[in-house]
Amino acid sequence: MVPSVENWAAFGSAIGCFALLWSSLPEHALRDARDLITSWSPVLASYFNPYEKITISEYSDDEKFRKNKLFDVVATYLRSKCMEGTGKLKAELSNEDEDTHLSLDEHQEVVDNSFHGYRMRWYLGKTSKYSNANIVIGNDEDTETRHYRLVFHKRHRPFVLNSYLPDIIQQGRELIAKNRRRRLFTNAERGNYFWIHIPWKHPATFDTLAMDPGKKNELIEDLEMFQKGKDYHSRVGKAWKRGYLLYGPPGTGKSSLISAMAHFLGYDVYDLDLTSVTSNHGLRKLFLDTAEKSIIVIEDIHAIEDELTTRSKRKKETNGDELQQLRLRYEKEKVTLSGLLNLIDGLWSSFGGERIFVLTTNHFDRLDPALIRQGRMDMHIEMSYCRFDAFKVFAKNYLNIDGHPLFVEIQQLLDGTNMTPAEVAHNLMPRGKRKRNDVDECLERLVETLKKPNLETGAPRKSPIERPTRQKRARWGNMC
Ligand SMILES: Nc1ncnc2c1ncn2[C@@H]1O[C@H](COP(=O)(O)OP(=O)(O)OP(=O)(O)O)[C@@H](O)[C@H]1O
Repeated sequence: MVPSVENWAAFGSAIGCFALLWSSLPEHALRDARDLITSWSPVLASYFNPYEKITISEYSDDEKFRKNKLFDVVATYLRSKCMEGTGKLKAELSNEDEDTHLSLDEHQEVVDNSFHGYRMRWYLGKTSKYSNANIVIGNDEDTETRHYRLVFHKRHRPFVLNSYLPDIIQQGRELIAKNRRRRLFTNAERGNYFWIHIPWKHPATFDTLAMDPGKKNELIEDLEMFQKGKDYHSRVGKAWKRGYLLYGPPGTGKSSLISAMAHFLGYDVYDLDLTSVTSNHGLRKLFLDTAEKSIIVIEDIHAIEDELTTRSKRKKETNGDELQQLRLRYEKEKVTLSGLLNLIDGLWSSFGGERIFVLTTNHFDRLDPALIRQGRMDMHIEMSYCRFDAFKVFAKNYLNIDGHPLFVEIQQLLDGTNMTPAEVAHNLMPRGKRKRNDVDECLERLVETLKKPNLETGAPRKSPIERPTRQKRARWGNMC
């Protein structure tokens, strides 16, 4: 219905009367009327507007320089889920993994439909970082900050607060952990002990690892159980940690396995150089400084153990004179095997959750029983010479083949020979520029090498795999 001229005239005169009345009000009445309207306006607005908003700013409100972690979590979630159908995207090269990342461009909206048909509208906006500040230093770019705004219908409020937000935060966090570039830490000392790190670039994963398939699957399942075991560990009152002892000759893939574990779990690796730590106190500090979701590695534990045992023997041999007392005091400060074990398994082992210890050795038989007693290292993993199953992984990865007429001969040779995976890998690498017949050439070279005596020892490749003897197994219990 079109309003008539009379209606418009009546409406105009009503407005005129209201304006006249308003201007004739005394100052205090004007103020009261203004306050009344201001206090009622949100109520009126919310009555007529069925939507609610949640804003997630890029920077914390209290500390303008501290990034709000939730902003990145939401950005990561949205990047993974709902970029389809969005008109304007932004591309950038990530510092973390140097991959191109697409994200929502400013002032763009995206709808997340992935939760049982609920329509969750996200908008990326920009505001001034110093909107409340009096003095602004720097150019405009520096002073602007972004925010995500979630818009949803009022009736979906319980769903958003109780299900949607917690769920997307968890998904976003998991994605960040998965995509995060792993770091390799090593300990250093300058008056005090601390960790320094570089990006973890070891490329070995479980796919590239040549290892008995049964053992590999068992380990993967064990790692999966560990990762999901937070509730289990707190229920049974155990520190959330796990210990693996990797043993086997050099070049059988112990370091490669650690890399595969780190990639699989998404953990950082702390490579502890125990020889440069001179006190139990320092060792404790280093352990306490490691982050959750990490693998703490102590390589060649047999050598370190020899050193620690010698130190403690020296300690016992000292007699009472003053010089000896001084030495004793000094020695007391030093790292001891029991100090180390206490951190792995004793009172101090609960210094933080979700940590994995990996000890490696080329000489299982030289380890102190205290170090490998039942329950201390949860799994003992033998990294052995290359057998046919492991060779097939190399053939696939290095030569991209699943079969070849030489496979039968190679299987026989590998079964009767002790060649390390490192040597097999070395032989399967194409040499020179020639590309044709690389496969034949590599396999023939491998066969030739397998028939030759061991390069290092000169002995025919027949020696038995280094295994603990039966007596030693009995001494260590049925751990292996
Ligand atoms: N099981 C394996 N699977 C895949 N590659 C392997 C394996 N074992 C060895 N290699 C190859 O040999 C190289 C050396 O192996 P790695 O350093 O993992 O052995 P290691 O047992 O840790 O040796 P060390 O005891 O001397 O430290 C690796 O870079 C990899 O190319």
